[in-house]
Amino acid sequence: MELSLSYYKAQLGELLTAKHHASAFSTTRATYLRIRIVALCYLWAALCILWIPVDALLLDQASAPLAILRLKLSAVLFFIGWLTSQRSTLNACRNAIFALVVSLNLFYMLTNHALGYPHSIDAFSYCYNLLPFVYVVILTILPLTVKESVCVMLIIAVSQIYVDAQSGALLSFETFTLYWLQTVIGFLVIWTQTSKLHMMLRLYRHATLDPLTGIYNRRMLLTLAKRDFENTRTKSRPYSVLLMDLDRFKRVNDRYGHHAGDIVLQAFTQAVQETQRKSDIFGRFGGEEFILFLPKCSADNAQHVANRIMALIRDMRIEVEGLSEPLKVTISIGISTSLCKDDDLSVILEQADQALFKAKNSGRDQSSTYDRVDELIEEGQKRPWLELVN
Ligand SMILES: Nc1nc2c(ncn2[C@@H]2O[C@H](COP(=O)(O)OP(=O)(O)OP(=O)(O)O)[C@@H](O)[C@H]2O)c(=O)[nH]1
Repeated sequence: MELSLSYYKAQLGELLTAKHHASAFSTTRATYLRIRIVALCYLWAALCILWIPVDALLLDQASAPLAILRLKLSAVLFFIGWLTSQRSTLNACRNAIFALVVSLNLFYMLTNHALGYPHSIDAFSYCYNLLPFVYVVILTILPLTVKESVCVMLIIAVSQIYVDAQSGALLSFETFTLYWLQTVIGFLVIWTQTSKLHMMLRLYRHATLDPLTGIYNRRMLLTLAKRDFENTRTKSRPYSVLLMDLDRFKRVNDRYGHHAGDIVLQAFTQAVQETQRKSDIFGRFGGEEFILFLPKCSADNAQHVANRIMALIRDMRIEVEGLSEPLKVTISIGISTSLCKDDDLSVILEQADQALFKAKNSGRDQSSTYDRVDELIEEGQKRPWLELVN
C-alpha cells in the first residue's frame, strides 16, 4: 500500500465530504444508512409511546401535554421511517437524518417548555434536559462524513442553547460544564461515525477494486455496467463497449518477468483512466483483458475513443527498473454498440468479444467493430461472461 502524502490527503478528503466518493459507494452507503434510519425511527417511535405511562407515573400535571407531544413525535418518526424505506438515494437518507434530528430536537424544546424547566425541576424531569446527550449518542450508528456529522451536531447544539436561553440557564456554571461534557461526547461521536465510514470505504475498496491496478474488478464492473446499461437503454440512448486486450502480453512476462508485466498493466490502466469521461466505467475483466463501458456513446464516437486509446498505448514508453530500454506495448480492441431498446448487455459483450477476436486475427494493434453480418465465430470461442452478467 502506498503511504504517501497524497494517499493521506485522498483518504482525508473522503472522510471530510461525500463529494469525493464514487457514485457506486454512495449508493452502497445509502443502502446501509437507510436500514439504520428506518430501524431507528420505528424503534424510537415505539419507545416514545411506551414511555407515556412512565411519565404519568412520575410527573403529575405535565404528563398530559407530554403524552400529546410524545404521540405527535411518534407519528412524525413513523412517517420519516416509512418515507425513508421508500427511497434509496443518499440525498433521501441525508434529508431523513435532518428531519429525524430536527423533530427530536423540537420535541426536546417543547417538552422543556411544558415542564417549565428549570423552575419546576425535579430528579425525573431533569432527565428531559439530558435528551441532547441521548440524541448525540444514538447517532453513532450512522457512518457519516465529518461535514454531515458536524451539521447534525450543530442542530442539536442550537436547540440546546435555545432551551437554555429561554429558561435563563444559559450563563450558569452548571450549563457550561454540561456543554463542555457534551462537546467532548460530540467529538467522540464524530470520530466514531467517521471511523465507521473509513472502515466501510476500506471494505468497499477491497471488495470492488482490483488490487494491482486500482480499477474496478470483474464483479463490480459488471454490476455497475448492468445498472448503467439498463438506465441508458430505457432512455433509448446508444451504449458502447470497448473490450481491450494487451497484445502478446505473455511474451512480456516470459522475457522480462512477472513484475515487468505488472508494471505494464498499471501503466496501461493509468493511461486509459486519464482519457475516460466521468460517466465511463472502466475495469479489469481478468488477466490482461479490460473493458471500458461508454454510456450514451455512438459507434462512431466509440471508434474515436478506441483510436485515441490505441495511439496513446502505442506511444507509451514504460520504464522498468533493471531494464536498459523502456517497454513498448500495443492493444487490440473489440467494439460493440447497442442501439436497440431490447438489447441485452451479455449479448453486447459477446459481440465485443467477437470483434476483439477479429482484431487479433487481423494482426493485432487495431480495433474492430462488431458487424452483424460477421457472426462467424464458433460457439466454442465464446467466453463465459454470459452467466456472470445474468
Ligand atoms: N504480470 C502479470 N501477468 C498476468 C496477469 N494476469 C494475467 N497475466 C498473464 O497474461 C498472459 C496472457 O497471455 P495470453 O492469454 O496467452 O495472451 P497474449 O500473450 O496476450 O496473446 P494475445 O492476447 O493473443 O495477443 C499470461 O501469460 C498470464 O500469465 C497479472 O496480473 N500480471
